[in-house]
Amino acid sequence: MTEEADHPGDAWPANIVIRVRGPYYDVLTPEGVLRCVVRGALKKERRREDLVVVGDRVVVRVVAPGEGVIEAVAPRRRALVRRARDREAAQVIVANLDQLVVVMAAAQPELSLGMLDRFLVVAESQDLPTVICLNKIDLDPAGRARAMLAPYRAIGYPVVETSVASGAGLHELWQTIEGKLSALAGPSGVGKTSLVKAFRPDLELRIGAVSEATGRGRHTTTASELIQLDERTFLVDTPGIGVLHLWAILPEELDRCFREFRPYLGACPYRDCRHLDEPGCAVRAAVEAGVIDAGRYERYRALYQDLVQEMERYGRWEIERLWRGRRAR
Ligand SMILES: Nc1nc2c(ncn2[C@@H]2O[C@H](COP(=O)(O)OP(=O)(O)OP(=O)(O)O)[C@@H](O)[C@H]2O)c(=O)[nH]1
Ligand SMILES: [Zn+2]
Repeated sequence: MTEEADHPGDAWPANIVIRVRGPYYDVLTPEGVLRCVVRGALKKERRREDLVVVGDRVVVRVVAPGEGVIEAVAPRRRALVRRARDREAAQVIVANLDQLVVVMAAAQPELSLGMLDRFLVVAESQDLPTVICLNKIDLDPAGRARAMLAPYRAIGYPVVETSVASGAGLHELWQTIEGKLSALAGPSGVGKTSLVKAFRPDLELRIGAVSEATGRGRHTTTASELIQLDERTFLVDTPGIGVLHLWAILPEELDRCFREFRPYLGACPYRDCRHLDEPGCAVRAAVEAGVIDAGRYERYRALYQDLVQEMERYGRWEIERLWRGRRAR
């Protein structure tokens, strides 16, 4: 996430880009949806990929019934940004995202904390507030999965337990997302589509719809559509958000992405401590003292090795170049 500007508050345009289809942008305005193109001069100011994305707040001029021109794009309060390694530069996936909702199932499929941690790492790397939704609790009467999430609650991740089957927790989940633009992520089969349908039974759902907006190679999928739940509440599907190599996270950035490590990061004797086998490591001491969850720490180690392998495969220079590209924007 990048904070490009403070929330403009009342000055924030009400019009929001809800769909991107080739050169056309569907903009939700108080008067309805307008199919818009982008003013020519704007195209010169921005890179094509980042010109306008879903979630952008825009100023439009109506040119014909149902048709408009996007005249200006409000500064992005936050943007989910991908710096995929096979791309020229970082890419904005969705603008003005408020939070990530990671959906995991209590069973069918089995709760995988390794998978959950990958989603959380991506979210933390972008400073994106995150809520964990544990769905299908009807399949877990003994509360085994719920207990597995105790360490996550302890480090401040809100956990909402839901069952689309019984209706349990749906009201609480609604309160978490109401009035916000949330990205919905999670492994296949956990019930993401079912949750959306629970809130909007009338919707013809095409969650997972993505566009090859830039048409350049693999992994070019930006979000193409917001799902509108009510006037102020939107969801967006962000495909591949749990796939770490799409985000070009450096191994030495990983410790910050485990939020419970942060209080200890300055306290290791080695300034570049990776918290693996270095003597006197403050993070490991906290694990041994039972303050940091041992399972989370083990998964940190495994993910660290994954990132090192990634870096060897792609080369550090390449990743750093992506960073520079991003700063240059
Ligand atoms: N028992 C139970 N089954 C559920 C619940 N929520 C969803 N399901 C079922 O789980 C299966 C998968 O649900 P989907 O909503 O398609 O899951 P998804 O996360 O959208 O999956 P992808 O589209 O592959 O990403 C379906 O058969 C649902 O009926 C629940 O709370 N309890
Ligand atoms: Zn350390």
